[in-house]
Amino acid sequence: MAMTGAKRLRELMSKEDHIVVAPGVYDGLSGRIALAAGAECLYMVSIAHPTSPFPVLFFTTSRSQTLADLGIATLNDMLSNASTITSLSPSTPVIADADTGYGGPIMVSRTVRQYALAGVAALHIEDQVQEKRCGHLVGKQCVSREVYFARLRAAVKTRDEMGSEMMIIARTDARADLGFEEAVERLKGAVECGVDALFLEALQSTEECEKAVKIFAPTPVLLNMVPGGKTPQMGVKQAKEIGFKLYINPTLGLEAVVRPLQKAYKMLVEQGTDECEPIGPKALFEICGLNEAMAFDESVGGAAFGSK
Ligand SMILES: C[C@](O)(C(=O)O)[C@H](CC(=O)O)C(=O)O
Repeated sequence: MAMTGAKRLRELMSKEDHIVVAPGVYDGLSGRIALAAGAECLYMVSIAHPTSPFPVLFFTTSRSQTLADLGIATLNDMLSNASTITSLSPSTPVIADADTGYGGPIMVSRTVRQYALAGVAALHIEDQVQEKRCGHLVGKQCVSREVYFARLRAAVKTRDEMGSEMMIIARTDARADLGFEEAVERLKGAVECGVDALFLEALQSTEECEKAVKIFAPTPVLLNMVPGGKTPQMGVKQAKEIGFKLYINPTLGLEAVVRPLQKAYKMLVEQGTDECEPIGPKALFEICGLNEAMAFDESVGGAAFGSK
């Protein structure tokens, strides 16, 4: 069995002068494309997988509908997607959003257990209320420090009792309505709860980014670079210079596909044609592991796919 994603992530993060870059993926196909591009780590954006026939509100995945980031996703929705993504390359770390942990400490514990069993390398738990929303929307509400710390202690205790190497990242959303100082106090408390890394959501300036990294050193700090979000746009080079150890761009995959899809579907519906530069079925399936599957079949004496 190859090295686990969790072990690999710990190794990558312990490297001096290195920042772990995790492009956001939202399903198996986007995960495969990120891996083929050479990503050393993946970030699973929070999406919902409802099986009900209600209308799509926002993002879409290959297998199911996806809903807006409003705390609609349940543990099972997230877990199913995480398992799909971790199974693509078990030794490549996957950092997965675990929102609020989906309930009180007992539920947080269940979430941590299930994510670790699914091969997730790191997850983050935040201090928003259950009816949460994307950290880059306005009107967020946070639970008390006590409730937040109980979530984090539940996460750390469960991870430790399992003997898992999965990293627990504490996220706070307090910056928006409670202020930078409160966010800092919350993350200081999070360190005392035994978390491995920190995520101060929606930092509002480069100065805040620099301050956060300095204040929490040597605890590693994650930068959430959301295109069009509240944090000033910065690339990996600048984030690394500031001292961040993790760089996620959660919606990059979605940003890359939504507009081209809108355009392509609209053109077929309205004009009865399309302008796509075809990749072709073979090359499309190659992205999805066609050659590996055929080679495997042949290697064990399967006769069906010997001729390409
Ligand atoms: C990181 C995040 O929680 C996510 O859903 O992946 C979001 C990203 C987004 O919706 O832009 C966030 O709250 O920052």
